[in-house]
Amino acid sequence: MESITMMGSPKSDSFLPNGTTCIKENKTTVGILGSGDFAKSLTIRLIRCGYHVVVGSREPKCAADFFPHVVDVTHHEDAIMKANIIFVAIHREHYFSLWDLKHLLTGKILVDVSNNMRMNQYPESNAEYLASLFPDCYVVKGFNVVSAWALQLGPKDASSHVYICSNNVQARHQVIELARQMSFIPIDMGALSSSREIENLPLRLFTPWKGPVVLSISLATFFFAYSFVRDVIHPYVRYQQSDFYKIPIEIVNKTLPVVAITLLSLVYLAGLLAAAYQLYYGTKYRRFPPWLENWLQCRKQLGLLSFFFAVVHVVYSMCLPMRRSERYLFLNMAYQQVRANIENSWNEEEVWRIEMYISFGIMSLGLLSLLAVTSIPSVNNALNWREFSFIQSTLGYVALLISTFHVLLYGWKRAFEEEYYRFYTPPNFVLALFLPTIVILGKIVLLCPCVSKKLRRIKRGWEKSHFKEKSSGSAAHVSPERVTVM
Ligand SMILES: NC(=O)C1=CN([C@@H]2O[C@H](COP(=O)(O)OP(=O)(O)OC[C@H]3O[C@@H](n4cnc5c(N)ncnc54)[C@H](OP(=O)(O)O)[C@@H]3O)[C@@H](O)[C@H]2O)C=CC1
Ligand SMILES: [Fe+3]
Repeated sequence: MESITMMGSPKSDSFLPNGTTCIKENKTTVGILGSGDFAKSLTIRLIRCGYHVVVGSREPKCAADFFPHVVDVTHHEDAIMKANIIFVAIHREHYFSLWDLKHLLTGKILVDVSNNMRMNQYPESNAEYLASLFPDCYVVKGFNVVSAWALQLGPKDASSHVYICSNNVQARHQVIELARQMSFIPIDMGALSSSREIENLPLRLFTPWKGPVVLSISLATFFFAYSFVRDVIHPYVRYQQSDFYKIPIEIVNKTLPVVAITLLSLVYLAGLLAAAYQLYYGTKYRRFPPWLENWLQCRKQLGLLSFFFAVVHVVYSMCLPMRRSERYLFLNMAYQQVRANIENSWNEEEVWRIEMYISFGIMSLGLLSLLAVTSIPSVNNALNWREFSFIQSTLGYVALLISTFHVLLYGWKRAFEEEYYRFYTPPNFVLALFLPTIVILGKIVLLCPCVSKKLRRIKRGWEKSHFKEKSSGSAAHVSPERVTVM
């Protein structure tokens, strides 16, 4: 690890506090048990923020070479006695080695920074295990989401969140304050029972993205296979026409917009179903079924994936004229025109259709970009609820509508008149229109005065059934986002 090489040099003044912003007058002593990568990086961060650090090691003489000279590197016993807040920077498997120091640790704040190799590796979290070993200490979980490398970089790079929890409120607040002094953004996670969740955080691998990514890949595979069979295999079998050259660009570029518009429709379909559910039960205080709840929660990811497919589709489309096949087809067409003695092949209807088609495509990409930008947390935070809902909901529907027209104009006539009847199977673009049409019709129904009035009353929570549900004890709080974004 790079942090080791940086730390591996002998004592040097470069480790001395270099910031002027967080230097403290009265130096508080913070203890660290262990002298590994994390301990070294943590030490640098602490001394830069004006703390005095005492490191407890099994071999202090050897360990001292790797720490700045202002750091007191000593035995575990000595380090524990000198500090009140002690970071346990050793792996869980070695916690037991501190057992003999139990009497010295009484009343101290032990900060558990450990991580595991796998999610839910042990029956109890590391912090809970530490607390069970030392019941007379105040165990606080925290800082495990920060890597040793990030600790060394300091706050210049980007302030990171640290999640902190403990059963002792005072101890928790002291560590939260310490995190703040170190230029982290502390998040109070309450009691120590949250430690399992905090320990699982660094082990997550794009968890909220899994479902949407799997769905996108499945949709892309399906539409690609469908187009391939319809546009390449079928003509080959039927007319011995070799269109295999279409695979890398044309077939891919037919797949991309269909996936993009289907994903965008799915974003809004979830909101429509949620509204239908609330209308049906006449209340917003009833939990959505788990599948709908999960679907609602991954709308952001679905929207961003839709944006991704749309952008790639635009790049592919812009590169279409570069192809050699396009040039040959163009020359052949020109030659046939000459042979047919057609001087002017201008087709007013065709020209208008393509102009509108491209214009709608650009507009929908613009709107999708706006939706994507406003989903960035810092931009999102700068908007109030109404502004956010206007962009994500109203403009989102406009984007869906314009994209639907874009797809419709593409396939208009050509697909219906030629391809559809030629192969007796709907081309990709007809399948692409299925979900957006349902969503747009659903939205129109919701905009009907009688339906929207009822929905507004439900959203305000003043429907009669709300009281019925509450008194029967089955009420469940529904976050406003779920009912508003549609
Ligand atoms: N490295 C990182 O980026 C991060 C690490 N963490 C957590 O920080 C903790 C330390 O990690 P890291 O510094 O990388 O690990 P290292 O292996 O680099 O260091 C662990 C330290 O524990 C001590 N130790 C080793 N064996 C024993 C033993 N048998 N008994 C007692 N002490 C022992 C050693 O210190 P000595 O020889 O001085 O006693 C050693 O330096 C872990 O719990 C890890 O999950 C959390 C977030 C990020
Ligand atoms: Fe397109």
